[in-house]
Amino acid sequence: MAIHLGANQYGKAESRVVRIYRDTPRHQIRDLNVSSALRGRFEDAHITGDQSAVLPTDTQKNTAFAFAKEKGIDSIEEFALTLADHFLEASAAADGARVEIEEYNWERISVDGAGHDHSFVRSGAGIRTTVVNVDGRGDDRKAHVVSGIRALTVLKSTGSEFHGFLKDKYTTLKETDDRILATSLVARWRYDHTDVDWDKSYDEIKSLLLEKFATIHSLALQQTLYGMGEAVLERHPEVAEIKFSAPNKHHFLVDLSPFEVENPGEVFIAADRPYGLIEASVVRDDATDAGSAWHAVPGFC
Ligand SMILES: O=c1[nH]c(=O)c2[nH]c(=O)[nH]c2[nH]1
Repeated sequence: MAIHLGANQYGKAESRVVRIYRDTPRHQIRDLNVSSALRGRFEDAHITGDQSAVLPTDTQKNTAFAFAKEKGIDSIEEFALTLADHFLEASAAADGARVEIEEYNWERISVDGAGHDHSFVRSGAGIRTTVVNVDGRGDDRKAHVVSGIRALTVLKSTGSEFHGFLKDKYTTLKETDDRILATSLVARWRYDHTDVDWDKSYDEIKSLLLEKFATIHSLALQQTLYGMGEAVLERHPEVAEIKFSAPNKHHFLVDLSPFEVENPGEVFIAADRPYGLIEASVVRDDATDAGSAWHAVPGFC
């Protein structure tokens, strides 16, 4: 029986790195969740048990915390690229490194109309994400950045229709020209290169996604997502492609007729499951090769 080691990677998942900048009384906070993974020539670690090529996951975790102080945290993309390059320098057996970061938002607590110096409240719609993959070193180095946002929960109370769909003997869904459309959006976009003003690009893409969700008259969640993706590619040349995963958070009109109460689109039950799950990519025809950019799903390699 012939057996071999298949794809593998290893690293430290979910180091919660909180960096306070306290050079002045007005503190700043960056709150990250950092995961790193190395891939490469790690056969011995698995097959013979020889760990001489293995930079421990504990060291990877320590590096994330040490770099938060030594290098500081500018954007999560910059921080992830710095960590990935470092791990490839530190580990000769590694051919590639993946660093995934989520950032949680804090805003200053308002006291007497002014933001407090050192007290914060968790805030913000959506969680900013990035997944950086670096393959190789020196002249052979290729860096891929896939950034995004998740848990961007949005709802429009009208301006959404769903009709004209295929019907068979199991179809009971009624056609509608006025429904609630709601989702908790995950969007990830792949940058074409790394010469990017990361914060500006993120802020603008997030605003654009929200604006388009609001203003596109929806004939289906699919059409809304395509319109959102199209707008991002039209306005952001630095983005090669964008992918969405959008649970259709169904809101069903409650039948109040047993109580002789009319319900003209006013009272809904928010169902949590099952939900439609709509996934789509919007891609430039001449997009650069994705390489290992989407080598990004935690738990699978
Ligand atoms: O926007 C939608 N897309 C679908 O594919 C679908 N299917 C469904 O039952 N409701 C909806 N809504």
